[in-house]
Amino acid sequence: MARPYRSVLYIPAANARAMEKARGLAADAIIFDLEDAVSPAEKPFARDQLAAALQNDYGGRARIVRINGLDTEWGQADAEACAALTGLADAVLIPKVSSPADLDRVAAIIPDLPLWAMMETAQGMLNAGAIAAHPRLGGMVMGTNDLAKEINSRFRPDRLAMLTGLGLCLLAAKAHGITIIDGVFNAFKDEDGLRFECEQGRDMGFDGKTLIHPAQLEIANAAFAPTEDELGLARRQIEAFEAATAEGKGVAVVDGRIVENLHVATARKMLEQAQAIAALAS
Ligand SMILES: CC(C)(COP(=O)(O)OP(=O)(O)OC[C@H]1O[C@@H](n2cnc3c(N)ncnc32)[C@H](O)[C@@H]1OP(=O)(O)O)[C@@H](O)C(=O)NCCC(=O)NCCSC(=O)C[C@H](O)C(=O)O
Ligand SMILES: [Mg+2]
Repeated sequence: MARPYRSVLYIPAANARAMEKARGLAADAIIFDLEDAVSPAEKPFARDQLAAALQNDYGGRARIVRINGLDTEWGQADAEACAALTGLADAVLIPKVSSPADLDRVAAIIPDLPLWAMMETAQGMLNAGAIAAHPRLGGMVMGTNDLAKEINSRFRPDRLAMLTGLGLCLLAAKAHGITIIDGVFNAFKDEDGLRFECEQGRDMGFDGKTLIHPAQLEIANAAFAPTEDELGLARRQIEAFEAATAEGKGVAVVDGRIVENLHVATARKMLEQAQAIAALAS
């Protein structure tokens, strides 16, 4: 069963209260952030505090550590600290990945943990296929704030300027069978805006959304989970197709739409996703 990643919550590793609180939050995954959410003065303190926090039980939530880039004064020490986190973290997230060589450099310091890539530079968008093909890569996270800064785009609710980059990274991740998570929605008190972006990302094929505040969890969890109606349809499609196959047919019809073996594969995947979500909640 694939692990769910509907809601992926950033927590500044300098914030002990938030790291403790996250142990009881309904997040599928947590990104413990050493990068942008932590001020330069707090970086070493945050690194030490994170190592202590990860001794705690985070249940089934995936624990992802975002380090500073190796081109910063903190990146090397962050990566070395992560090398000692085998069993305590599930992945290390590298910011501003622009090419596979950026992953190679971190892979040489961290031999065991899966690596994830922040996709947030123009070069990264153009090299998305090669980055996704890296043998150590387990997932991609869209960094839509940095990408907007780099390409000098303006925020629009329909994310017109982001769509090319989102699409390139999405195709790259799917081609290589890795997880891909959509970027954050900054206006954390705007529920309608968040819901719209979650549904847009879900409809594009993203596995979930990165979040910055616990108030965003419920909306993301609902948007990226199959509904009861969708699950009911999936079950009926499987049943109808199996009945059609037993009669020697290759196609069934449900609710006036054809059902072929590829639709059955999608239906089975949806049921598995629902099972994985239920397992995480129990
Ligand atoms: C945005 C915030 C600074 C708001 O914080 P605050 O004013 O403290 O919010 P509240 O008072 O409403 O908080 C209520 C309680 O919830 C806890 N809390 C808040 N945020 C989190 C969190 N992210 N995880 C866990 N718990 C959280 C507070 O501690 C309060 O708890 P309690 O004391 O029990 O009442 C703040 O939400 C925040 O710092 N968010 C994270 C910001 C962040 O991580 N930014 C970096 C990632 S975004 C990014 O870099 C994307 C990418 O790289 C790109 O380029 O796009
Ligand atoms: Mg960023």
